[in-house]
Amino acid sequence: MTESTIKHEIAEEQAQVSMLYDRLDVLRERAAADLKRVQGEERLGHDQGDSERDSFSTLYQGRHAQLSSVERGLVFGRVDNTDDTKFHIGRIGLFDDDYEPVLVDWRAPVAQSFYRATPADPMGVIRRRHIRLHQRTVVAVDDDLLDLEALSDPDRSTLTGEAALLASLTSHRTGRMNEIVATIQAEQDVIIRSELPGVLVVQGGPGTGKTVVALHRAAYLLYTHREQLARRGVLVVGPNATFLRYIDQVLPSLGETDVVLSTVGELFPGVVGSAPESPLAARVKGSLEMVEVLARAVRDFQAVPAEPIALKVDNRELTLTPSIVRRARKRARDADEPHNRARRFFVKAILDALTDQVVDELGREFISDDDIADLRKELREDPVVRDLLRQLWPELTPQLFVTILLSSDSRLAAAAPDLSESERAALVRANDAPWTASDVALLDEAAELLGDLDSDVYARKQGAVNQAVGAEEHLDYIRGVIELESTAHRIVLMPWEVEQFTGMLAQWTTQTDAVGTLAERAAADRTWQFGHVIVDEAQELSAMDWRLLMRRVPRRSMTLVGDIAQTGSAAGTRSWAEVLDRYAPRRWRTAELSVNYRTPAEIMAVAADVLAAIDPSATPPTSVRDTGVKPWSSSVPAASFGSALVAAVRSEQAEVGDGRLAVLVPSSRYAELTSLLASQVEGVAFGTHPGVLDSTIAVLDVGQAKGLEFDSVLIADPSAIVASSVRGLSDLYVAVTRATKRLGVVCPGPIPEMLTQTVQTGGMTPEDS
Ligand SMILES: Nc1ncnc2c1ncn2[C@@H]1O[C@H](COP(=O)(O)OP(=O)(O)OP(=O)(O)O)[C@@H](O)[C@H]1O
Repeated sequence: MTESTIKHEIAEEQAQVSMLYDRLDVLRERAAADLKRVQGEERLGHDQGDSERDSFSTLYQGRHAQLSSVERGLVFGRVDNTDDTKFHIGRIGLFDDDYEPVLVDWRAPVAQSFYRATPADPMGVIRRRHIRLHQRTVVAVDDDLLDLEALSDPDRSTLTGEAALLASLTSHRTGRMNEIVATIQAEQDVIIRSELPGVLVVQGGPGTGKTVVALHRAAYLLYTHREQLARRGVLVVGPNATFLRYIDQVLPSLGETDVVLSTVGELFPGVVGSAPESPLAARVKGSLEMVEVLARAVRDFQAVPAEPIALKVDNRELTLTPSIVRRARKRARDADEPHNRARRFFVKAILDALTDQVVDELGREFISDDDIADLRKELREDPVVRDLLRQLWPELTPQLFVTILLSSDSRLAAAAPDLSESERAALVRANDAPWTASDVALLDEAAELLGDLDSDVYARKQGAVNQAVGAEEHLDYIRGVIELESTAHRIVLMPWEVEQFTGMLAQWTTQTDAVGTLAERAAADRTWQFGHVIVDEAQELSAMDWRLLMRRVPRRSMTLVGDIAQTGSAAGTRSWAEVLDRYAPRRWRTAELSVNYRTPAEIMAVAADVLAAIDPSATPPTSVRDTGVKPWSSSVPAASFGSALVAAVRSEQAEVGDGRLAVLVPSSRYAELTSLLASQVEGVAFGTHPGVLDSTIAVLDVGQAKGLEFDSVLIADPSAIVASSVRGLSDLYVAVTRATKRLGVVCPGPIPEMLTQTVQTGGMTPEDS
């Protein structure tokens, strides 16, 4: 393309882009004015008027926020079709005042050809144009020619290649994941737009875009199935808090906010399970054997005394024999309800037996039914009886139950006879120990076995009464809104607002006592059932984690993304079929991503050797680019390892300039190496520190680096990384594949065999060589 043609094309696109931004400004001003107007209206002091005002305020606020979130890169492409039609594609859809579309939303069905058309199957597209903007100015246009025959001669000279994708891949990392709407690739688009029902497993090697595709899928599903999903929400589960911070801008930048982001350790309301624990404890707690262990432990709380218990109630001598208690326990267990809910049958049977004793003592013929009822009440309220009932069949919260179980050798021995001594020993801990991620699935299982406390049931009943009253008020409210609509004085809805408005009305009618956003309500409710669940790094979930997660999505509408070769957790998943044949038989499908967009070919060659050591039959993904920069490694005597590492960090920092550097260290040497680097190098942040993504140098163990990426990665002591965990080779594979540009390895002693494709620099860093 000649320079003058480029100028001409850019000028043409600029005119279109400016028109679209002008339109955006107009709509934004309108939304702001509408918002101001409703907020300025006086509160009417009655429910109907005020809730109407509030819901319009929410509508305009949402609209304004959405219009503001799309400022960056509003429009990014153009499609020219063989039938002479063309359209621009952007982050949202825009219409002119005559409701003619001027910009097509990337999620709309018609936009599919922008992502999927290929020269082999052009889908009626002649040319796909990528438009690159700096703020509101067009800086480049890159064209893909898809149907050469259909393109008229003068247009041929205006074509360019895949510069948009490469420009995006080679830019400096910012510490946060970016959306990729402008450059979604065909194999990714098929996954993003896959149908909603059933379980979709996306298997793909490192850097193939699993995370970013999963997030775009969430945005696509919310756009396409808004009615269905807006009410129940979408849950995205990620491996750790740092990772959630890394991705948390992607969905808002796509205009979506009704998504709950959570680690597995946060899936039980009120608990944050993030304390470290041994791989053995994680493996034991994560195995399905715990289902039986917990069930047995609950039954062990339903006690029968060895000897008769003498009670003195109101100066009367009563006796609770083991057989009375055993019968009461059988009665309660036969009710087949969770422990706390079954307790009332136990209590009733014991009170019946004690009442009978008193009645027999007084002489049955002298006592009326009313007297018997009073007697029962007295017994029920007597502190001695209450205390005894508490001991024999205590009310238990999941937290209390798990705490008692894990801090008691004897309870564990009774409940888990099939575990070995060392496995049981790995579980025991102090009763004030902080929660770990694998405790959370135990708490959830316990909640199922225990059921609600009486106080929870009472609160729920109360809530239902309030809701019924509210529902009536809201029916009135909707009638009012519809009346207002028909007089058309105050409410003007644009076509694209209708769906949002309908969804909102539905929410108002069903959640009359709603407090907080959907995300807040869903996160606070253990029994919340999500419309769709996305799990990233899904290979890390244990069998018990899967059990918990499946309770949150009974419809089994899920997207699971992961890579079995990267499984680091001792309790992690080894096979998708093993998990899904159990929970979603015949309702799951797989898709594969095969191209690595992160790691250049030079680094991927090293990773391929590590992968071969894990699984000789596995195929590594193909890198989409090379950089000409070879990964390097240096072997130094153990005594000078610290100083060599510090020197390497400094030299890599100089190489990446404004970019991000990660130093990945073995978890067994984490404390030692973090304190060394903190004292010797400026600007480092560590592990779980919230600022770690914003620092220029992050020092992490491999678990903490899961899912993240950096311009340069320095691996410290790879042999210790391999030795630190049962899945040590997988950890090394994860470590090697975090880099977008440069990889260096510093070894105390010889360089491990599978890293010999690196350029060995002796005791020196590349700077010295
Ligand atoms: N179509 C695309 N256009 C631009 N960038 C892309 C595209 N697909 C993926 N990327 C980029 O490639 C990098 C890797 O993507 P992502 O983190 O989603 O991969 P992943 O498969 O989850 O990796 P891992 O399993 O190693 O954590 C990210 O920087 C992402 O933005």
